[in-house]
Amino acid sequence: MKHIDNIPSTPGKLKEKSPYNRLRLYFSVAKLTFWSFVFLGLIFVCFFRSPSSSSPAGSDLSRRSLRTSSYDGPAWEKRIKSSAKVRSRNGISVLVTGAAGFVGTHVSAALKRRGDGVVGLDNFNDYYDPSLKRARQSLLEHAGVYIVEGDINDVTFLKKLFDVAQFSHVMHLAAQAGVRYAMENPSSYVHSNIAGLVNLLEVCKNANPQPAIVWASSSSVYGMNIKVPFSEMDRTDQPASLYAATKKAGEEIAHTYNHIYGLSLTGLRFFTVYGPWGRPDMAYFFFTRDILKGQSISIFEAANHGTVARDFTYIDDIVKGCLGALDTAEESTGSGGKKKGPAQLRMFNLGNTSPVPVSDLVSILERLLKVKAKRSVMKLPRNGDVPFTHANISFAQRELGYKPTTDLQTGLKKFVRWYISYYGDGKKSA
Ligand SMILES: O=C(O)[C@H]1O[C@H](OP(=O)(O)OP(=O)(O)OC[C@H]2O[C@@H](n3ccc(=O)[nH]c3=O)[C@H](O)[C@@H]2O)[C@H](O)[C@@H](O)[C@@H]1O
Repeated sequence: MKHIDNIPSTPGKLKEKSPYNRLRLYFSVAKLTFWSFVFLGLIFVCFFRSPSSSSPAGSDLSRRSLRTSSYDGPAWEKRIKSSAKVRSRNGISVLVTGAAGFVGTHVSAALKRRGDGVVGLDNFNDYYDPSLKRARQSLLEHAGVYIVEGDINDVTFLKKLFDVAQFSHVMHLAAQAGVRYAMENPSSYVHSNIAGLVNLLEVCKNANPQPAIVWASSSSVYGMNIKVPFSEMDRTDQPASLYAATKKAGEEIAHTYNHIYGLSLTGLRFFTVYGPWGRPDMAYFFFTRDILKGQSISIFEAANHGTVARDFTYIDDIVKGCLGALDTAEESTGSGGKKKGPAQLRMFNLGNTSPVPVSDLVSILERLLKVKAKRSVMKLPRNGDVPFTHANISFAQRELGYKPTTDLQTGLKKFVRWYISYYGDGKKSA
């Protein structure tokens, strides 16, 4: 027996024969019992707190979204069904994510106006003043569009929505927007633009019938490209910001879900959309606020005093492009999570094809506001901004009948009129 005792229990270790062995065994058993309880406790907490044990987003993200989701009950279901109801011949039933956002509000209202069924979804996060999102929500409520409060990262909640209403289409506009904020809060971009997109596509792929999906990409995917105008055929592998990188990732993810599951997917690359009810984090918006308040504004310039320009696109033109994309979207081909045949996969530029230098945008605002701006010219910061954007829209023109008609002067006039009616003469903070 002696030789057995001398055999190492694990290679390189000899069994110890010491008077402390029994004591050590006692402590080991106590430790094991303690950690078993901790482990069981954790399993208990995860199992009962997580909204979906199958959530691919991870428990932390799911918990965050659970807090923002409010659902269930017959009254809730009734509101969804009524809002989703198609009221015109050949109408469609659309789930609009990010419905309390700038583009989401305008698209939802336009769909409702022509008799489509529309249910909105928004988590009302505080990236910018949520009271503006609430005001847009009231606007839509008056138009008969119900916005459900919830998060695209909450899989259980999304499944529930699809159980209550059958959506023929999803207009996916919920996202973490803004180019410069990506350096401050990078994880919010991954959370919304990548994890959120995957969750939504997972639920869509399992829905019966699968909806056709139209979603917002961005002109920023063209990144450091210098060939203009930007065409859908150009390379998009040099993003200048994490925001752009997450939108580019979204385009690749769309390809995968189309390829494996037969989801019909149309991505729209928006070019600096502006207009009434816009986003306060965008330059035209906070320039207006600061000019009215007599505060100085920073106008960026490129290297060697080069002009920084954008293909600013008016919201009504963008809405027409979104509706055109929804109307020409073919049905998804999968069912029960399985592809039955090849499905449509598209990508379009939605721009204005008429870039305007940022300094000219400021001159137009000065004329409309009748206030001279306090301009300070700054070198374009290296935080993700690109010097210019310019869309080639011939593909969207041919396939969607997309034809922008609003120039920057006309569009800003409408924006300024709205801004003053909403915030007053500038004394109330935007
Ligand atoms: O179309 C797009 O792809 C993107 O358009 C905007 O991004 P951006 O074009 O950078 O719009 P703004 O942030 O409003 O900037 C407009 C122009 O003003 C310039 N700018 C911005 C801020 C500032 O203080 N000064 C200044 O000159 C920027 O460099 C840019 O040329 C949106 O914020 C993105 O969410 C969207 O995806």
